[in-house]
Amino acid sequence: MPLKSIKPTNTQAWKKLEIHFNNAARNFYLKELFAADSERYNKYHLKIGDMLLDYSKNLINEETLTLLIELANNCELKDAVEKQFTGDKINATENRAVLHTALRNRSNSPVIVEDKDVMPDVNAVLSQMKSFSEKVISGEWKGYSGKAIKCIVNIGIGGSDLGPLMVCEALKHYKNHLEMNFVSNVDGTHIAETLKDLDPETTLFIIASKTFTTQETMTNALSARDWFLKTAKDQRTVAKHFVALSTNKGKVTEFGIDEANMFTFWDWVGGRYSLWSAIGLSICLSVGFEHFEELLEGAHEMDLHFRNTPFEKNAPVILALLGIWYNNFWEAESHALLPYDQYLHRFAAYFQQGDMESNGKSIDRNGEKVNYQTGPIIWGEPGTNGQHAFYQLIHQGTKLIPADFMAAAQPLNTLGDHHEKLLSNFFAQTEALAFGKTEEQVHAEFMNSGKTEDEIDFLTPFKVFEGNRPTNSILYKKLTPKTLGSLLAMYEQKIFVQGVIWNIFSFDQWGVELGKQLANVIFPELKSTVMVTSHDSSTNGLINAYKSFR
Ligand SMILES: O=P(O)(O)OC[C@H]1O[C@](O)(CO)[C@@H](O)[C@@H]1O
Repeated sequence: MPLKSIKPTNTQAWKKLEIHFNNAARNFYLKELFAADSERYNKYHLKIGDMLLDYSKNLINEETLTLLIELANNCELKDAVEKQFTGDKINATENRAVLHTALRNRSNSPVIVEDKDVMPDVNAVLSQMKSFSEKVISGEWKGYSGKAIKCIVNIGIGGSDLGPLMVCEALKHYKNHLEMNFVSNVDGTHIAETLKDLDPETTLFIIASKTFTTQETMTNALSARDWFLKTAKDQRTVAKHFVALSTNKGKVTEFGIDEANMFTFWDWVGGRYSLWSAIGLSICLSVGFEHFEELLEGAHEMDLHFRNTPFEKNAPVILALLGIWYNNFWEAESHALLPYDQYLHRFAAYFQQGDMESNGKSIDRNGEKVNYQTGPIIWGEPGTNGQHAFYQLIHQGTKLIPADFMAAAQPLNTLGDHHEKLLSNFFAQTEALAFGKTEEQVHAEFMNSGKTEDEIDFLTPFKVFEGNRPTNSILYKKLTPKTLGSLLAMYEQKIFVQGVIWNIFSFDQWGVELGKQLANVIFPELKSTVMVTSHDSSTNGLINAYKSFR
């Protein structure tokens, strides 16, 4: 049974939330909420394994949370969660199940899709990944000239790039000697710059594409093969230097990749949820299969927490409901992801696809245009870099920007007092955002400054911080593969919950099609010298200007 269509704005809970917002919450002041309740932190934080989520610095009280949970119930979230885990075809516009959870189902309990348990196939590909990555890492796998592989180039885009790239960066501390490269952009610069210093004899290409038809990936794969064959000459050597991660066996063999070197996955794995599948091969190569397994383990633990924990104590549900609170009632337009962990420097970029490709939709599950806001704009950079770039706007701008701060308690690189300095910023920022600085505090700071009263009066308004900016803090013990797996699964499931409540389909991505279609029309036009007249005046003008510049 597909997911039911329930218009969230028609639910009792939504109406109550509107009243609660207008009558009470819009005047919530974090300073007062904390002053009124010394137990606020104790009430509003959760521990899941080695991870702590503090959501006390949000513009909520008990009534808000009760109503948000009522909203989840009104939207039949529990039923949707079960449907996700048990292989219902919840991706209705593509008639597919959504089972990235099966890829990390370490309990190995059967997961049935169309009367078939998918776990034996999942496990078979995992052992293929284990055996291949071990051979490459140990040097047993040789290139065509008998040398061991030194460099890996993952060619893919979107989910076939962002996930493995983000995880390889996040787990750099655990990496081995293999040099990892990721090529995604069809801009020739990307592959040209990557191949510049590589040796074809010791380079292994991973062509990662669920469909094996994506223009960017196929173009880069062909250029990589040409570059390789320029040295290797013999077509048969391709088998030792090119492997494919895909669901499309026909296209893989057509490209010239040996079926034995293909790592398969299935249509029930969405591109942006695929790092847990064969798409994770570059992760196995970079950090070893055991660490990849730990990543799966962490994600599985979060899946169990998500599936089995009451909503009041359920981290992905809480994060999702808070997001809905700001998006739909406070009219926040964006959400910032701010890791105080340099290893997570691609985290926000990864969840830009994860969140915005999933929930950037305006047609509901009934095929009707929504009249409420859906997915927010996701953005972010690692702290403390962001502090010296865009935090000014978060602190004193006119927009409400809910933000998630994340950090490790134990650093992976112990270097002087770097970590204490980093974490002092992590703690200070959410404190500053929540509680701000009053006029009185500013005045007190001017005491004995030597400034005149006029100067002080002039400067004061610029130095006041209103505060009341909501944040979540996620503090984990240490960035291990397992913790990373849990963190990623927590955000994935948050996105799922929001999609259920917004009554949209989170697992298709029709919005990326039109641009692709039009590019296919324009591509041949760029090859001819004839001026174009078939588009609107702007597009014609731009294409013709391009031709005249050439
Ligand atoms: O793995 P493929 O099929 O090359 O697709 C790459 C990406 O393209 C999209 O289909 C659209 O951007 C993504 O969902 C996907 O991750």
